[in-house]
Amino acid sequence: MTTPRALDGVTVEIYDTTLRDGAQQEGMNLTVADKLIIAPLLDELGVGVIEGGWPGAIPKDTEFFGLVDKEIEFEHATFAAFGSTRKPGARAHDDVQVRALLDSAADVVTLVAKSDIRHVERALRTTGEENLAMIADTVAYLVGEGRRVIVDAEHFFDGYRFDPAYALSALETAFAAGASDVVLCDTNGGMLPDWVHEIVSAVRLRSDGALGIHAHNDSGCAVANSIAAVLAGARQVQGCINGYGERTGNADLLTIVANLELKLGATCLPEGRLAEATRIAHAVSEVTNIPPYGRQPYIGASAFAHKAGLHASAIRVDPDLYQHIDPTLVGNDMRMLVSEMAGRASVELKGRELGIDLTGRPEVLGRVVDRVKNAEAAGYTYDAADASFALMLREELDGQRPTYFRVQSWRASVAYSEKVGGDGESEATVKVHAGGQRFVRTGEGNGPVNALDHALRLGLCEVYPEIEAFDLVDFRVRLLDTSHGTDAVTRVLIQTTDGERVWSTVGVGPNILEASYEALVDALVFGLMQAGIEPR
Ligand SMILES: CC(=O)SCCNC(=O)CCNC(=O)[C@H](O)C(C)(C)COP(=O)(O)OP(=O)(O)OC[C@H]1O[C@@H](n2cnc3c(N)ncnc32)[C@H](O)[C@@H]1OP(=O)(O)O
Ligand SMILES: CC(=O)C(=O)O
Repeated sequence: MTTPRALDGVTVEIYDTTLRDGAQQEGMNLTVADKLIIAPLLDELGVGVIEGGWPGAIPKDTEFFGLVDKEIEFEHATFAAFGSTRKPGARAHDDVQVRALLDSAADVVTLVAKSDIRHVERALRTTGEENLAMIADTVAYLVGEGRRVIVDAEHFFDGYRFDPAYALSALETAFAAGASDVVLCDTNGGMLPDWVHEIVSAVRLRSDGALGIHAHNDSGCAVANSIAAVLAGARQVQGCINGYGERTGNADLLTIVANLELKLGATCLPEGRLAEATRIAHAVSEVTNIPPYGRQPYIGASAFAHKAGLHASAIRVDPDLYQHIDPTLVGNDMRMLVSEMAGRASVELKGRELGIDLTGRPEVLGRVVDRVKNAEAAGYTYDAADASFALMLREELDGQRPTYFRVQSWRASVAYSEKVGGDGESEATVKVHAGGQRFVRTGEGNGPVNALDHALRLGLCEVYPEIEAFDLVDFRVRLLDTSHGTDAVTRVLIQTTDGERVWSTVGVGPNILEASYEALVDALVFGLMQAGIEPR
């Protein structure tokens, strides 16, 4: 028998504001084309409403609303245009910004309205009565034009704590004018879950209208506050993919959805869509050009990555002993990290991940654990360099590391001269044996490491043309102070791709060149091995 959950049988409407409030994040600047890529991803995820922007205020948003209807067929989501109530002392009918919301042709219009009397008097510079008239007039006008109108009650929680009667009058006015939902906004993001729960519960006692929650993360509680609001009766949640948004961000929509569905039993997305969460969040990151946050709950690359040896030994018995959910439910994977904190269980599980069965090989496991611990003490790091670890494992497995080539010697130098174009000022020469021949090749580059990489490839591509597809995509250097500054060593981490897969290798040495050489050689060997190439 399963234990009943607090939200079993409850449906929560998911309202995505990535394209509007998410775009208010510092450094984010979405083009119309970006929005046209992100919107279908949100629809694929199965959100109920996509807020596309503020037509009439931002020219790109006006253009986006003009295009979105023509270019994309949405399966699930309806579109919302965001804007504000009319100006004080005018009529909604005559307000150009309100007209732009109608012109956007969006089925839903979301109006930001003031509900904190201090904002009414000091920011709007009008009276409480006039603000209520602005809400009533604008909502009724848009409803009369056939739109579903959602009211985002800005600063509702702060306003309620200061003057509950006024905050409630704004909410009641919106419902009376025909708003389908009033969304209680923690605009300044300073609320705590207990406060949110208490206020939403109090509002519920006063109103039967549909409530929503829109939380910002300034107190680090946006997700918790959104969940508290739903537990107290809110039935719409607004938020952004990857928690994008102004200042510290909006509530991270996918964390909320995963918690509501998997922990509390609510229905937020169509059946099976939560399993697309990781893929879609990462696809949105590609468009925003903001690298995914590895430690993001549920969907981050590290969300189910285990480093401690003791965790691995329990996971070997049952993965659920060290994870709060099955990662596949959100489209993520469990990963084992091997490092100085590893034990034999970690190596065995990592081997399995790499397709190497180490059951019944305790001597190999013991050797690898010792080697990793000693290497990490000398500066290596394997949790960031899976490919170097895989090669080490193969070496310990009766010398299974393939010998594709042998470097007899290499040297690299930097020449200082006036730039005259070409590849660069640095030069490297390698003497390498491969395919039964000896090559001596010189490469140029914009630095000695780049020149060394070119020289190695020049020689090896003649025997292994597959190497031409390998690209170095990331190169990180760190000086390690292993003995209080007297004998610093250099660690280099390299990421390489063949266009499909990415692999990471590590090198350590007394200088950047030696460290880079080691990481470069591992990258080439691993790339060839992974492609199933036999030594020639
Ligand atoms: C909490 C939120 O995040 S709400 C979303 C906020 N998003 C944005 O502001 C992005 C888009 N904004 C814009 O492009 C511009 O600020 C515009 C077009 C909306 C307004 O620009 P401007 O006309 O130059 O006015 P400005 O930005 O200086 O001031 C905003 C005006 O709106 C008024 N206003 C603020 N909230 C509301 C409201 N809920 N209802 C009606 N009017 C409002 C302000 O009192 C001010 O009026 P004033 O011009 O008479 O002083
Ligand atoms: C409406 C909105 O974005 C806010 O109050 O934060």
